[in-house]
Amino acid sequence: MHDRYAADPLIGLASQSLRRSALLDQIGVAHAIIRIAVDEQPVAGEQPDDYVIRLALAKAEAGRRVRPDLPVLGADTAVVIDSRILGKPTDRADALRMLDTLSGRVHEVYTGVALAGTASDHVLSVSRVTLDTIDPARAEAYWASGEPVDKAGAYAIQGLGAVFVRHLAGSYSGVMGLPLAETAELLAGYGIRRP
Ligand SMILES: Cc1cn([C@H]2C[C@H](O)[C@@H](COP(=O)(O)OP(=O)(O)OP(=O)(O)O)O2)c(=O)[nH]c1=O
Repeated sequence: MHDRYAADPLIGLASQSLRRSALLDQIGVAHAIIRIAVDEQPVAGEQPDDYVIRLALAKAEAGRRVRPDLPVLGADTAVVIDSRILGKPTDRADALRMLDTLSGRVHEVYTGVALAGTASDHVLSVSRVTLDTIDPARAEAYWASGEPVDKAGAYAIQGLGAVFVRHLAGSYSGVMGLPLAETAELLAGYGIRRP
């Protein structure tokens, strides 16, 4: 449970990601954190928009089963390049491969957000990010910082990884894992309004 809001949450957040909780805090949405586990393997041939929305819905619906008294939010973020979906790296070699693939190029970050309540609804955010060239020594040093390990595409725009980001077109919060304008829109559909 989220300590500050445990007494009177407006929604549940089906996520282990403290970033998503902090982003919801940022827009003043009191929430209870719900721990759930969902298999994040893409289905063969699955398109990135279908993938992130399927997982966001699966997380929200799993959370709703735990807290049927609350509308429950779930989200999923994936990096997409050359029509390939990059999730979180499985190990060092995987992270270095991802950084090498993204180096000096434009990629897309897809985040799906779902709300499961009496009915389910979802939104999608797609952003384009241009990264500088990341040579192998920098990629190694970045891996050693520990930051890439739990990030889709093995980098964090909000962290040390910012030094690689040359351009962003889209939603900064969406790249971080929870697009706030789209999330506010989703919540407004449930009568939860923020400025
Ligand atoms: C590209 C990028 C991703 N990320 C993060 C957002 C997501 O938390 C993570 C992708 O993994 P997800 O599977 O979307 O989420 P998660 O496993 O962290 O949390 P949950 O329990 O909700 O499933 O990568 C950043 O924080 N910064 C970035 O710049």
